[in-house]
Amino acid sequence: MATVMQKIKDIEDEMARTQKNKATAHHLGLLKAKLAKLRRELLAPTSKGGGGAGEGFDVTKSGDARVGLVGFPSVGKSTLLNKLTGTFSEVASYEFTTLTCIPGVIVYRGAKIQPIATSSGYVLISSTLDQLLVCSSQILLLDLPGIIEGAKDGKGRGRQVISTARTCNCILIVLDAIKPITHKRLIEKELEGFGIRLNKEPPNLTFRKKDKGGINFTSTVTNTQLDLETVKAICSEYRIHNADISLRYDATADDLIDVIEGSRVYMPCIYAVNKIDQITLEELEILDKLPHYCPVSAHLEWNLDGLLEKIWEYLDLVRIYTKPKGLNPDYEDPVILSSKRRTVEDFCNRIHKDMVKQFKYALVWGSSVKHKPQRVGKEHELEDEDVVQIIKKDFCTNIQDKEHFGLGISRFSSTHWPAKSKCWQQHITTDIAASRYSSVYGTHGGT
Ligand SMILES: Nc1nc2c(ncn2[C@@H]2O[C@H](COP(=O)(O)OP(=O)(O)OP(=O)(O)O)[C@@H](O)[C@H]2O)c(=O)[nH]1
Ligand SMILES: [K+]
Ligand SMILES: [Mg+2]
Repeated sequence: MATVMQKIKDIEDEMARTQKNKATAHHLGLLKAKLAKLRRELLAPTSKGGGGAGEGFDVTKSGDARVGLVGFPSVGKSTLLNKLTGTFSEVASYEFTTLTCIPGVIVYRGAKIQPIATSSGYVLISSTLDQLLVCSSQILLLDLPGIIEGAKDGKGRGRQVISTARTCNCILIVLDAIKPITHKRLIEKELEGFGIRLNKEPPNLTFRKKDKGGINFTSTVTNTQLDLETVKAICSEYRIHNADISLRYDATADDLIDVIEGSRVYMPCIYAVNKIDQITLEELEILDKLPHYCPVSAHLEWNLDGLLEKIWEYLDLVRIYTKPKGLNPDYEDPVILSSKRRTVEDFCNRIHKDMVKQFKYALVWGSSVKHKPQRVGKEHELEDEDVVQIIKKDFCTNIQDKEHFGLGISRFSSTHWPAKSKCWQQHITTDIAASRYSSVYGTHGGT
């Protein structure tokens, strides 16, 4: 019996042989659905053919966000980790130097760093990174082993690498400026094969299964990619014979399969083109214009500031400042939320999982509200740089607790955190939320 991998290869070959036109569209759609199903089988932990789970590396969950370095061997991933975080990961000229996941912490203030113009139009970072130490967003950068083509199908440690990448908030695809541009597409294919969608919004289409009535396919726009026959072919592959499908944009067969399959992750991605010290200025100018590209030289520390800024921009994080009653907001140490999950409830959960149970209301200052301050509930969506004070339900008997809870949150003091000058050199071993909680409740005997 053919193995799953052989079946995948056969389908890929057949797709390559098949001419793309109107007459073959539904057949190609069917093949794509078959392929998606086989890949899922291969990657599922329970599958027989998969030979083990798509388990990632065991990495600490700490940090405000995590960014994964993915690329072919020897493109300079470890050099980048070393320069951006000060964490040591071995660098060498031979391939597969890195064999496991090495995390390092970028401490970023999230404010714009003034770029220093140089003759080539690029930015030179200071050799000490001291200028970044006034900040407090903790971004976990993950150095990963190099992947090779076929990783998604189980070659090398690739599956572990891609599984870990799936848990990230942003991916840095590291490319070597002097290697063929085709490498970019190969890495993308590996990630896509594992259900990771780069710089893409989830498909804006509705898919609703029903009990009878056949396949009903409607579209509010003229669509060039999908016709009823193709939609039916794809659905039949999933044994779906009754469903309403409506498109609000020119969706592809792959988009429809993504919606039916589910479990896709949509992630921002930056292409860090490394080793630009090896190319000409003309080549550099071309690279610099490409969307989502960030040319750097990790070795010579060129444009690392630019890369950090882009990472911050792509992570799309919001900073929320806490304000203890009667005191000024703590601007040094914001709570960092994803712009996709930024309600007052998300804010509470960042501090402690039980905080929301004691939540009465919040006072908010900033661009998300009209009045200063404004009383809001836990569904309220916060904006970048809002100031929040949480008021808890009045249930405490201990007067000290009562005062403490009533006063809103005080943030952890420097005694709970390593000196800022050390921050960026350390792996985070403590969970940030836990350390915040212990400082909020710890001395008052909270549970
Ligand atoms: N010229 C140049 N060489 C670089 C640059 N960055 C890294 N290198 C060199 O590229 C080689 C590979 O660097 P690594 O950081 O080990 O690459 P890697 O991607 O981590 O490699 P693996 O762990 O084996 O996958 C080393 O010899 C580095 O010195 C750069 O910006 N310019
Ligand atoms: K290497
Ligand atoms: Mg390495």
